[in-house]
Amino acid sequence: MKLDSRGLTLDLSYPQVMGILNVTPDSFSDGGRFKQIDNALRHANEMIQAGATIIDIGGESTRPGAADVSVEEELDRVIPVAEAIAKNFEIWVSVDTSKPEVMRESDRVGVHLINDIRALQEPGAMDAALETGLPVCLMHMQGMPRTMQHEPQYQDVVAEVDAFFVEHIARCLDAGIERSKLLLDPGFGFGKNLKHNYQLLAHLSDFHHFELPLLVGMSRKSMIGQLLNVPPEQRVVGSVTCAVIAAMQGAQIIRVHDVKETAEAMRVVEATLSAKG
Ligand SMILES: Nc1nc2[nH]c(SCC(=O)O)nc2c(=O)[nH]1
Repeated sequence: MKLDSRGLTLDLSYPQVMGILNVTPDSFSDGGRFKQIDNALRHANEMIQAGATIIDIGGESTRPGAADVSVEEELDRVIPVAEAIAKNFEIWVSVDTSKPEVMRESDRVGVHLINDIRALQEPGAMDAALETGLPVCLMHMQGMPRTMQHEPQYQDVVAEVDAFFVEHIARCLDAGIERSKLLLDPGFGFGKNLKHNYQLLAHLSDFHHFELPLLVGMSRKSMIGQLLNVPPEQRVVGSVTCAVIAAMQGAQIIRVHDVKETAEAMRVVEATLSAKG
């Protein structure tokens, strides 16, 4: 399996590491220190040297209770950084946004992938994504960031996430987006309690029936913090463990803060999976 964008090809026959670049003042684990372009470029370069093949730029903190970000503010945070990275590095750049304006501007400055935690459900997002022609990651979320962690309920979380993918893949195809441009993500921590998150992780391979790339993001999240009772910056071992469990089940893109550690673990996963024959 592979993914193409702007003349770049991502080989998905082995797990790819997506490095997180938060450009938000309140991002929960970077503390907003990466607001300036120079810091962002330095951090992006560190992650690329450490083995990241995609840099995911996010201008909206999705922590429960985080303030909404205006279109202007998100554009100001994201676009200069995305443009600088796309210009300075031969690397996949994704933008973590739900706003059509940010999608369009991202495309204009050379971004390769739209990563939308709201799966193109915001007004105008589907049209914008279609017009850019960029690959799009559709992530499952129950509710909205502000309220999603208030007692999330499911009859069967795996079945309900699967049904969500069926519904939103169909929406994208109906809108004219080619199926080969879609990626799927179960949205760990987005309207899920601890049990739901680990049911999704344990059954991750069930989603391969769509024959679309699976992107997962568990890095430093509460599904690790609630088990280990440590703050985000002390969740590296838990995060890498989640990455290995996902990649051993064939997840193709792993979205992480700790790129070096994860990239090393993916080498071990790769060696093991290829030894399986
Ligand atoms: N596709 C995708 N995008 C994301 N953006 C965030 S922001 C919250 C955090 O990094 O803790 N999480 C995810 C995720 O899990 N999947």
